[in-house]
Amino acid sequence: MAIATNLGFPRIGAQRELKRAVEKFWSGKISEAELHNVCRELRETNWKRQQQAGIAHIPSNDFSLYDQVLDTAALVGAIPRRFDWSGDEVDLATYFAMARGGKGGQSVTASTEGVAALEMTKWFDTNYHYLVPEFEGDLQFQLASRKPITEYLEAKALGIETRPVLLGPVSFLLLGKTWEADIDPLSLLDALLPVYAEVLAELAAAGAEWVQIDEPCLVLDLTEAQQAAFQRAYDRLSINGSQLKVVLATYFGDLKENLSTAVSLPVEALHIDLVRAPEQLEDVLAQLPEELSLSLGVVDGRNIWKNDVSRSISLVETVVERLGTDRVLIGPSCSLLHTPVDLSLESGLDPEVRQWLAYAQQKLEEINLITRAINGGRKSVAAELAWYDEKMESRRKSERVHRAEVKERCAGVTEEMLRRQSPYPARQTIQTHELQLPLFPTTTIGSFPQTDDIRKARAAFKKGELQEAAYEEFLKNCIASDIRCQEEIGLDVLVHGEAERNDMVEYFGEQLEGFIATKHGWVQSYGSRCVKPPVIFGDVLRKEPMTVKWTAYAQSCTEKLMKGMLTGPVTILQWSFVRDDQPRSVTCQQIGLAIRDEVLDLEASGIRVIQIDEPAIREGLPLRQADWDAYLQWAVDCFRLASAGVEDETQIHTHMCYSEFNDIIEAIGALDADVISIETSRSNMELLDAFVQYQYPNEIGPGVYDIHSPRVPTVKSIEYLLEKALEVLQPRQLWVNPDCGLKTRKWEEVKPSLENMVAAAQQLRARWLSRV
Ligand SMILES: Nc1nc2c(c(=O)[nH]1)N[C@@H](CNc1ccc(C(=O)N[C@@H](CCC(=O)N[C@@H](CCC(=O)N[C@@H](CCC(=O)O)C(=O)O)C(=O)O)C(=O)O)cc1)CN2
Ligand code: MET
Ligand SMILES: [Zn+2]
Repeated sequence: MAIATNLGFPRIGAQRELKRAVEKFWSGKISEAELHNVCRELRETNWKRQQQAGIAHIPSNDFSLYDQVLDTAALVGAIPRRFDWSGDEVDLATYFAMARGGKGGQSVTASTEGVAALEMTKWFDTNYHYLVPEFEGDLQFQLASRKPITEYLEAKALGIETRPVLLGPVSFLLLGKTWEADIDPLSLLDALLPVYAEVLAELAAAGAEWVQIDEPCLVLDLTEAQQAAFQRAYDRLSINGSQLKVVLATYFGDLKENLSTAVSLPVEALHIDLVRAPEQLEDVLAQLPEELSLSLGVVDGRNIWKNDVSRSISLVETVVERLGTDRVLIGPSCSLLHTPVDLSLESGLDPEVRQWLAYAQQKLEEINLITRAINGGRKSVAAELAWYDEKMESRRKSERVHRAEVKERCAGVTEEMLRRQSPYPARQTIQTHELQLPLFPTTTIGSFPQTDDIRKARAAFKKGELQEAAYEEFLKNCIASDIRCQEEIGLDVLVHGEAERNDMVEYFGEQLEGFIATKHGWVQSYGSRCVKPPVIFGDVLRKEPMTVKWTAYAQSCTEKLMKGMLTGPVTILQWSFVRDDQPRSVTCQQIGLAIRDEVLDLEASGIRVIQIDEPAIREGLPLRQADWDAYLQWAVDCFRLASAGVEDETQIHTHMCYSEFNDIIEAIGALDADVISIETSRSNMELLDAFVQYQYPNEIGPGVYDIHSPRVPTVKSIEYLLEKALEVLQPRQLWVNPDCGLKTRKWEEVKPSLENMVAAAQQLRARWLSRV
């Protein structure tokens, strides 16, 4: 019999119960015991959902209070010295301090009180962020948390047999960083393995039959030494032998040249992602040893589309013909962490689009259906199959999905449309003259604090409790007051503050045709923070201007330059649920055209500086380097399509944050934005090196203070960073701005910080004016 499996369920809860509970705990409103109760209830609900949906291999230890990589660091005692850990079981205060900095579980933020949090970075090519484990020189791994065992037993006590999930030892090390850049984290493998062996032994003793060990790094480009580390790790672990059966889970891509390593590991089953990389199936089947079972990831764990169940069944049938049913497991491509919880909550959604969607709960039902079809024959599920087939057909044929006018316009995109009228040096001369900006112009990245008042007003408006006119009046007041504040501070290029936006991507998704916004489509972004990606279901069309009203109003409030604020096509694509029936590049080009129209409308309304944010351009990089060039080519073209339609006089800005720029610096140059603002303050301007080596010719605003911290930067610290930047940049190249938008900060922090920033720019001007 084929086995219905799941690799992980979203932990935030259908109503974001986890977010609410954790934030209440941080602010001291509930106790640790109350927090644990909420978590226990969430786990129970999730396990029961899966049991009722007929999943045989139900994951446990997929729950996390903050992040599963942090949980793994806690599990093996990888706790940096600065957290002053006692060496016993990791307590909640230490755990949250590692996540958020400071000491203790109360409301502390990175680098405010005492110690800095672990660094946070993107989980592969997703919009989920994990905490980067730190391996210090004298680190002694030890079992420091019993979470996998406790949660396994917790489920067992409810009468539910689960398959505990662990992040594998090799991926764990590869995702972390060592105390010195040239120390290979894999040199710690031998010290780490005994702790894993201990966990496995304890799970076996507790009665677990299966465990799932995730090794997503097996889909990356690996060196021979890294491949060998997998061999060593799993040989060692099985020597420490227990009766446990291990399913080794890979996801997010193709095993390619790591396949021979993966199939040679002494495990019971191998999980492969057949949504992202269906083409690997033949090779896997050809190399699969007889003793290995295969877990087929056929239901998309990264997206919200209903599965083409008939097609999935056909695919599984071809595998069953070769392996028989007993060696087959059926599941999602990866953990369902990246999908929202339950579509049945979405009562208000457009019914045509809604019938094409599946959230995590519905995906469980799909896995169950495919498994029943395999075990009992298609006939046994004929009615259900017909229902799915009908939905597939409706999506394929829908006129809302396929729009001739959009396809025609895309076909008409020319090389010329991707090019500004004049090359940058000529534009710079014109813009200097037109815009009359001072040396070292000051600006901000776009958003000002999203206060409780703003969130409440928007919630009331969406619920229908606040009339549209009143809501607009409220937003105009926010804009006017943000502008007064910026004038008082003395900034040179102002912004309207983005008060009308819930999120920089969702906001555009709400307005473009071909997108729908959901009410309950929340997914975890990091810790307690969630995002609600809009769904791109069809060809994208801008029906009317999206931001012009607000920006023009903002410009009417001031004599100073007002910077229009847009999100770029690649970032909109990257942070949405994207249609899976055409290449991402095609969808991105359609968005590029929509943003191009918006840019031109802003320009026509008198806006002379326009910023097009692309923070997600690097995260979109394919996991395999061989695929980078193709991606960068279309990504850059889409940005240029969006931005290049303007006159030379109009200054185009872009913005990127939390990125390493070194390996994509040429592509950044190719964007040909007149000005780019980047996050650099935490790296002490080191990120600028890439720009210098590449001799980046356009203007740059390297962030001069960290917006993730509530700390107010001193004038001196900002001057120091700017002088540092001037060691490598031409004075005329340098802009002065924070690292990123200010929406997560409070006004009490923002105002003095920006005042200091402006003061630093003035000091600098006084020193440098005579020299340029
Ligand atoms: N899409 C996206 N991805 C991104 C980023 C980003 O900005 N956007 N930045 C990076 C990640 N950083 C992030 C930073 C902050 C948040 C964040 O603060 N999220 C908010 C939700 C933001 C939002 O959409 N807010 C909505 C809805 C807010 C809400 O929860 N409203 C209440 C009701 C309002 C009230 O009465 O207070 C509710 O629904 O219950 C709004 O403002 O309208 C949260 O988790 O709380 C998320 C990601 C990378 N990926
Ligand atoms: C994650 S990048 C954010 C850019 C946006 N304009 C803001 O200021 O919030
Ligand atoms: Zn940013």
